[in-house]
Amino acid sequence: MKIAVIGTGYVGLVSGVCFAELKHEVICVDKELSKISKLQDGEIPIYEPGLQELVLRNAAEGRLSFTSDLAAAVRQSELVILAVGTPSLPSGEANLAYIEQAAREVAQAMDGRKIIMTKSTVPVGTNHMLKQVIAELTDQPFDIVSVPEFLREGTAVKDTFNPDRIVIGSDDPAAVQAVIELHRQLTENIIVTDLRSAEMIKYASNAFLATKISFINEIANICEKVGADVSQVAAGIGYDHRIGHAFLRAGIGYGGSCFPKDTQALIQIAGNVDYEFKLLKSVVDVNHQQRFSMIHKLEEIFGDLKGLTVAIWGLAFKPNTDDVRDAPAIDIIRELVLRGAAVKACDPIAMDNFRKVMDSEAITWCEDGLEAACDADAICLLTEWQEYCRYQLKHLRRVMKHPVLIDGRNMYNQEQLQDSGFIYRSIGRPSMNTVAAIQTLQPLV
Ligand SMILES: NC(=O)c1ccc[n+]([C@@H]2O[C@H](COP(=O)([O-])OP(=O)(O)OC[C@H]3O[C@@H](n4cnc5c(N)ncnc54)[C@H](O)[C@@H]3O)[C@@H](O)[C@H]2O)c1
Ligand SMILES: O=c1ccn([C@@H]2O[C@H](COP(=O)(O)OP(=O)(O)O[C@H]3O[C@H](CO)[C@@H](O)[C@H](O)[C@H]3O)[C@@H](O)[C@H]2O)c(=O)[nH]1
Repeated sequence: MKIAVIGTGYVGLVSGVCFAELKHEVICVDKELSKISKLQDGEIPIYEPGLQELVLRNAAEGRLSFTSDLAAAVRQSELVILAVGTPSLPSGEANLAYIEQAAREVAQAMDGRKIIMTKSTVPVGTNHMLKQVIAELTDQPFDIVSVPEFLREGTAVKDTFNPDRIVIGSDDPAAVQAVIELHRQLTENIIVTDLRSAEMIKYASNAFLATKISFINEIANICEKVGADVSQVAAGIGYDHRIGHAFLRAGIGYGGSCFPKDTQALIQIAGNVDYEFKLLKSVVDVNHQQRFSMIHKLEEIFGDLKGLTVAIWGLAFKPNTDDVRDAPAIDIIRELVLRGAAVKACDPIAMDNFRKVMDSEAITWCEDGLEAACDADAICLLTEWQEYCRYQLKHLRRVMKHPVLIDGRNMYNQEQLQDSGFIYRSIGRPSMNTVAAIQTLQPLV
């Protein structure tokens, strides 16, 4: 099949590569010329393990190409995938300007029957709205199919080639059949629904996963007060197959380009039909507060944070990505700077992106965790990059002003802490938290 993919973000690029790998002829389109020229030179504008190799191979074998000419790409394709961004508006609602504009451009370019497949995450009713927008601009026949995307950043290639399920929402049986054929090699678990249900499945999935995270974070906060250990609790409840182990890692809450925006959007979708989604509102609120638990833990040790130097380990919203969209690090660093602390920040790959979002004289950018820790009063571990777990605390202690580690991702274990002399706090694991007030710290050797 000949396929045009509009938008070369995570979703567009990875699904384009996937269909090329399945021997279809794919042309990826973006309006950002710099992205297209990078891709034409074999450079990948995002960090995603395994992606570059696949792009290079499929491009070399002639099944994958890149262009900024949307009209030409649409004309030569039978299927057009919409994978442009749907970011949040200040109200929390999804901004549909990009997808509407892309749909208009597709309509104006159409020269024959097309299947238009929406992969962007869009509020319920959007595909019906796009249908009207397109129908007003062209007499050519077309079908709209909603195929929401469930990939995770950092494991996007693996997720795309091994999906748990494919959801296909459409009112048109012929288009459904064509899209089933397209995905058949990936999984047999294909669920066909109407358009609105497919749109809702995507939001409900993300909202449910976000709820699991806020739930376990609240359990963690209670564990700290009652002396239980949240990692043992998560393991214990996870063995119940109705609950499962996934998404029960307590920490500083969820971030990224999806959960924060999609939970807000679902609250708005409900609000627009006069339904107050109380549970999801609490999930969002708990998640916001959880980020600041790092600040409270520092305050419990130091009191006032003014004049402290805090090393920040990790800026990306999770490991194996350079994406910093709505990363907890943004709120935490802003709060530290506001309270008069100096920050020494590092991340293996996300530092350049982070500097575009936030720069300040109070932040020193460091090569690695060791450089950030030098002369710092405390380390805050915000992203669970494996390399942050490999430091010998005994050695680290010697370069720091005070040996304090606030582990926002529960990476360190008892063995690593043994005899380290560190004041250690984690999330919901009181038995691991070695507690001391700063006045009791001994001068370092
Ligand atoms: N990032 C993820 O992990 C993920 C996973 C599942 C679903 N989604 C959803 O998929 C959608 C895309 O997200 P993303 O993170 O892949 O995208 P992104 O925001 O990183 O990139 C979107 C791209 O679309 C391009 N674009 C916008 N309008 C265009 C137009 N008219 N013509 C050509 N190109 C245009 C932009 O220049 C940009 O490069 C969103 O709705 C998102 O919620 C994202
Ligand atoms: O037990 C957990 C699991 C995750 N997180 C955090 O949750 C956020 C999201 O993580 P993850 O879901 O792995 O990353 P995303 O790439 O944002 O993927 C989510 O959002 C995508 C966009 O909609 C969906 O396609 C995916 O299915 C969905 O998992 C990150 O900040 C994680 O640190 C936790 O705090 N605890």
